[in-house]
Amino acid sequence: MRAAIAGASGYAGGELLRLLLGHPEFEIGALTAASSAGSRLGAHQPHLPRLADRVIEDTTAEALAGHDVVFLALPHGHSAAVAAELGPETVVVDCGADHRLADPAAWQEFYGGDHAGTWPYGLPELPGQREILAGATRIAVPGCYPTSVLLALAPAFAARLAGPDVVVVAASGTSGAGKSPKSHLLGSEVMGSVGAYGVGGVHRHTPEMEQGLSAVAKTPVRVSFTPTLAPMSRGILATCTAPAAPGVTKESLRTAYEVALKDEPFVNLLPEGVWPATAMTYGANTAALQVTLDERAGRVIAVIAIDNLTKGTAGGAIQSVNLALGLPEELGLPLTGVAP
Ligand SMILES: NC(=O)C1=CN([C@@H]2O[C@H](COP(=O)(O)OP(=O)(O)OC[C@H]3O[C@@H](n4cnc5c(N)ncnc54)[C@H](OP(=O)(O)O)[C@@H]3O)[C@@H](O)[C@H]2O)C=CC1
Ligand SMILES: CC(=O)N[C@@H](CCC(=O)OP(=O)(O)O)C(=O)O
Repeated sequence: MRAAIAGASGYAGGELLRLLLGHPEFEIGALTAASSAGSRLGAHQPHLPRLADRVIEDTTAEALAGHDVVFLALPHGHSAAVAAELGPETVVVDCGADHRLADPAAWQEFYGGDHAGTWPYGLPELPGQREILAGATRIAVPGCYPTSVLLALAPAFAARLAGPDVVVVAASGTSGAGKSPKSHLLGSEVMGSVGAYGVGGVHRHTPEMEQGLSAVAKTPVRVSFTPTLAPMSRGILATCTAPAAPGVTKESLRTAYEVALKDEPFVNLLPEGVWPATAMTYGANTAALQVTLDERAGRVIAVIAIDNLTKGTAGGAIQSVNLALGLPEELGLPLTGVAP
């Protein structure tokens, strides 16, 4: 299979290429971007020496034509026009937000502009989603924060152990914001400090979390989400809480998660008493998850760590593509992290 990567000079593009180089079914075709077109990949992704001499092209339909799979790792709003020029025989994977939301009003409120449409959502661990992704030719890769929150709370909502008022506080590494220069990402702003941003129900991942959790719960779920920026390059640690349903105990909660996750290759329910840390998932397509009941507050507490660029973007994208193409879901994806 030949795969093209649009946005090859960016963080998501670089992680897609790192993983595809280790995938036995893929060869790497066109590499495209915008301002870096005409330069060699080695100038932008020096950690990928096997591709260092490849020349980046402009992102055009001609450059992306003739591939089995096209990964779009472009800024929001740029995917729909490119995808429209690619035929239905090509599997098109949008790592951006353009095709994640089903509700045009939510798109309008949080992103603005015209809604591009809705594609099958690339989170195979959600109930029924593997069947939807099998044979799909268009895939919307979830946002990195929604990936963490949906993985953390879906088992509780599927088992009806949690109520619909969710609170999430999550820390992300700076690569979540992409590679283009931004003053709040300067080393002098980020090093030695953790700060909140997007506070007060305004972060654009909020409706995506509500969409996914409401579908699992089969009732509307509200999410109050506060992101924070942490002085690390990769990783998300999300603490997700929801009211415990009447009668829930620590034991019933643990059992529900064990049952829900026993066959999940990438979601690791940690041994009791071990709490997730981002380092556990560095460079791996895994999630490290722990759950308990706060008996005093009557709330389910799920804490999850992922690598935002791996399970949170590129690894999750390839996992969904494996399913779409009828390949083993785990093919080419790292199941183990790096420690210490
Ligand atoms: N970083 C993360 O953790 C996650 C990112 N995503 C999504 O993945 C997408 C890419 O993000 P990320 O890699 O972080 O961003 P970067 O800023 O690191 O990279 C953006 C890439 O898009 C290219 N590009 C920019 N504008 C255009 C354009 N008009 N036409 C064609 N190419 C263009 C850039 O090329 P050039 O360098 O030549 O300008 C670059 O290759 C975004 O939609 C993001 O939301 C999703 C989940 C997590
Ligand atoms: C640290 C940081 O800035 N993170 C980004 C989210 C990155 C991501 O997954 O989002 P999209 O694919 O939806 O862009 C943010 O909060 O906007």
